[in-house]
Amino acid sequence: MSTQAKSDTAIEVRTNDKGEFKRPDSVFRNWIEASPQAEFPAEPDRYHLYVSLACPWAHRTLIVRALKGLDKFISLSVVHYHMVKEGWKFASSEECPGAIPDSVNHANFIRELYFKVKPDYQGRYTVPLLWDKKKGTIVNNESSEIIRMFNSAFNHLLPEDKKRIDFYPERLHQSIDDINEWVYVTVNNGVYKSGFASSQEVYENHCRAVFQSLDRLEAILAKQEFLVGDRFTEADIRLWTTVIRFDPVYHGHFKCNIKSIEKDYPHLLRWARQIYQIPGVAQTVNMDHIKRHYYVSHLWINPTGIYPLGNGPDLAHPIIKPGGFSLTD
Ligand SMILES: N[C@@H](CCC(=O)N[C@@H](CS)C(=O)NCC(=O)O)C(=O)O
Repeated sequence: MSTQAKSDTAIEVRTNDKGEFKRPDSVFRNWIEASPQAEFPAEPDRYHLYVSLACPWAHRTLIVRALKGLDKFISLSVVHYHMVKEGWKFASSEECPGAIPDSVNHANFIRELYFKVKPDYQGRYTVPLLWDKKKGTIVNNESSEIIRMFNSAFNHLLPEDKKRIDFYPERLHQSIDDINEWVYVTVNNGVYKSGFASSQEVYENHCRAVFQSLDRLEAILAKQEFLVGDRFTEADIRLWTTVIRFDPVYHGHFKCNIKSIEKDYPHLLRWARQIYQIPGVAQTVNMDHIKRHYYVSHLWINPTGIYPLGNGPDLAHPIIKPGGFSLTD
């Protein structure tokens, strides 16, 4: 694998005339439902998930797929970590360890899937992407919705222990939605708004907001085990994929360097380790794809394409769990 990216493969990110990065809304918003009469009914071996192991949004879907035991029902493709000017590309595992080629559509690039479904598609060619093999179309390309479907739509196909895992329990909807909202704006997307800013003032404003929210999250986790009390929920999953990328990538590459998770946020660190150590989660983490993707693909930020050696905190470090915790009530 080449460590030195070629500048002619650089993709450019668009900022507006104020130097601000605006993330476009996802376009495909259909739902898989339990009912056999639904337009997209939950059936075994019908759906295929396209992800990048580098991408924090796609990573959410991989975690829920793993913890709900949906890997048996929903097949997977993993793109090359390097996003080139045509967008995400597929690769063999020899070319890029960890990659899984497109066994469904045999595409070379993710964008081919978008054009197959919508020949006049004008948006970004993003992952995650959930594909219906029966209808030959895209179900959904919005991670926050894909994890909601994975959380409940397939329950009738699952064994009792997996069926009972609920990352979005009804009684906690409001608390989860409230946290998700500010965490998305200031942390999940906040690191991108800092890192992609092309004006000093825009960068500083977003970067400060990132740390205000991390301080707020640290205070929450100083008092309780998870973001919503002692229950591990969707809110934790959504934040976690950003937190584990923070020290190795966002701290340097996106210049979010006022503090680090490892040195300055002991409660976030404890929480991050606890989630990493849930059986099935560690296997969804590929730090090589994560580091290389950002540092090698965003050459307008890092023109040499050199990526750093450090992987951030050791997430496998044993934590003291007074009595442990369960994924279910
Ligand atoms: N709102 C989307 C965002 C997905 C997204 O932006 N994915 C990035 C990778 S981290 C991507 O595929 N970008 C490709 C591009 O913008 O060209 C979600 O949560 O699923």
